[in-house]
Amino acid sequence: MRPELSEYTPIYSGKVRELYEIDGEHLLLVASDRISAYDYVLDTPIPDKGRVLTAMSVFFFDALGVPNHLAGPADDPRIPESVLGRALVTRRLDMVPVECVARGYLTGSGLKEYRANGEVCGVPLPEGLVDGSRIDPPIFTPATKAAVGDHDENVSFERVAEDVGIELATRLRDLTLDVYGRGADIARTRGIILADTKFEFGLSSDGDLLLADEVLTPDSSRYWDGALYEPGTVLPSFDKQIVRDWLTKDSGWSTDAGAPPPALPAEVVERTRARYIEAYERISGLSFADWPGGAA
Ligand SMILES: CCOC(=O)Cn1cc(-c2ncnc(N)c2C#N)cn1
Repeated sequence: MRPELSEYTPIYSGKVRELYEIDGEHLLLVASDRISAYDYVLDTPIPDKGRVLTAMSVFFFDALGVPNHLAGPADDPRIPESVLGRALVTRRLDMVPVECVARGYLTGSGLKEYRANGEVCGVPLPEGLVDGSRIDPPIFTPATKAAVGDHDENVSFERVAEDVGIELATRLRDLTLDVYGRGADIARTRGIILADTKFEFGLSSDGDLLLADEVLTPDSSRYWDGALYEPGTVLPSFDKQIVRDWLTKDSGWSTDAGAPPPALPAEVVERTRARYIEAYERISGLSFADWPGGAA
């Protein structure tokens, strides 16, 4: 008999995920079906998004073999039925307050910084780069975690070293670049570009540095369709472009409307759900039908 979610104490709620305390040593990390676009959490959920992204994290935790915070399998008996498949039991860690970002392609806030001063987080880049240019080798571009609703602030490696010490900062950078590189290689062989990603790490009571949070999901990374890649062309998001295009081209809403986006039509919801499942099945080589939980 599985416990009810109400038996656990909620300790953190993000835009699309929640964290609960199971006991002194263990947490329950829950991914919702909520989707955000243009800094809004949309009213319409994407069925199974939470389960697909949870399955992606588990795939990468297993494939990358990096010491991490997982404390049980996807069907761990401590996981309530209501969130089975979109929740994971994790070890409670002392989280390192750094958003550990790796970039293998120049876009987003990195591109904005580059255009202003030719570097990202203090890392100089070659001249002449454009939106979507490859950054090879990938760079570590950390950020400080913003309050819910704000954007993280990009900071230099030196600032991270001031905050957490040079030894831990160096370990964070090396681990971030190593894990991103290997994850991006796995995805690339399946035709999907992981342009950039954000990791979070925590320290166990034994002082081990463990990979935590979600890993290489479309919510923590930019996923692009490798078949469409050309430097200099703005690449659509593999998972969110269907929603973005409907909102900005078909719904009558606009980002400067000053009002929240409208509800999504069923066809957009279903196509988006299918894109998440496609990304998971292509990258993992596994069938999402085999993943726990879902419609009874
Ligand atoms: C709602 C999802 O959580 C976050 O967004 C960031 N966050 C992670 C923790 C955390 N804290 C202790 N131990 C852990 N294993 C974790 C993890 N993961 C807290 N906030």
